[in-house]
Amino acid sequence: MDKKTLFGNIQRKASFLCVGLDTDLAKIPSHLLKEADPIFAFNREIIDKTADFAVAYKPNIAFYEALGPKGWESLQKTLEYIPKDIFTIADAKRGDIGNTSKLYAKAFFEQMDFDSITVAPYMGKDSVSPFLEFKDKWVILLALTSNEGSKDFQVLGTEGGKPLFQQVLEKSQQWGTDDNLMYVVGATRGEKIAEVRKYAPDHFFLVPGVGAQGGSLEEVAKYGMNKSCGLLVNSSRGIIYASEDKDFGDRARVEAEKLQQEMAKLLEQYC
Ligand SMILES: O=C(O)c1cc(=O)[nH]c(=O)n1[C@@H]1O[C@H](COP(=O)(O)O)[C@@H](O)[C@H]1O
Repeated sequence: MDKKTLFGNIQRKASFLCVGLDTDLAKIPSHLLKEADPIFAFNREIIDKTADFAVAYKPNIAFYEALGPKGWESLQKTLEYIPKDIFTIADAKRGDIGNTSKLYAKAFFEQMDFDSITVAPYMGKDSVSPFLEFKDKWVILLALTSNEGSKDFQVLGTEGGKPLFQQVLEKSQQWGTDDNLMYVVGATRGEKIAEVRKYAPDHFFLVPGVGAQGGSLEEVAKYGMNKSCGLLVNSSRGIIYASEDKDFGDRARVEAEKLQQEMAKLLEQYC
């Protein structure tokens, strides 16, 4: 999916919501456990109930990998079930020496047909570039993440005093364009999002951290939105575990619609 199509979808749905499919056997309603594939049964219901309000889905690969071959099967079925006009993110946080990254890219872009993958930048250009060689596919590079540990390295000064996340943003723009490269910027970073936006004015940001991690959607839009929206805001637990009972699909829909309504207003205000 290209950037123009993604922005078109955002305008059509008045939403920049990404629903995170962090599907955990220990958390899904117990009545689903008797299904042949409980993870897929859960995801199917979540997708059915939230697709009107979502422009992206982000399965976090760890939740599927942890279940072995069955988990990969659930992931594949989930990916195939997601409506084709909705952007898909493999949240795999991969990245290795060039020839290995190439195989990670093949796994997520050819074996599975994800639109994008999250990649860790730590190993540099040859670890990121193989993902960028796939036509119509996106790399979503970790820049300034939402977690506490983001302070350990990402904000430290490098040569010339630039914080590491700034180096990541500036350097990586020599490898990809705003039509195949996005950045992860945590919603919990508040005003810092404005600083990140300064270094990457045209790129899309994947912004996790609203909902369960407490980030503010209003602040994200205020500091991060650009003329093509430029934001995919993810919520996982806040939507998919709004209820741990039989009404989980309906409750997920309510939470997704709430976010979409807020997003519609923010799009009018800032985009
Ligand atoms: O790359 C990510 O998606 C990610 C980056 C980041 O900085 N923080 C972060 O929480 N995430 C992911 O975003 C999701 C957040 O989930 P909730 O906190 O439940 O909404 C999880 O799948 C995390 O792995």
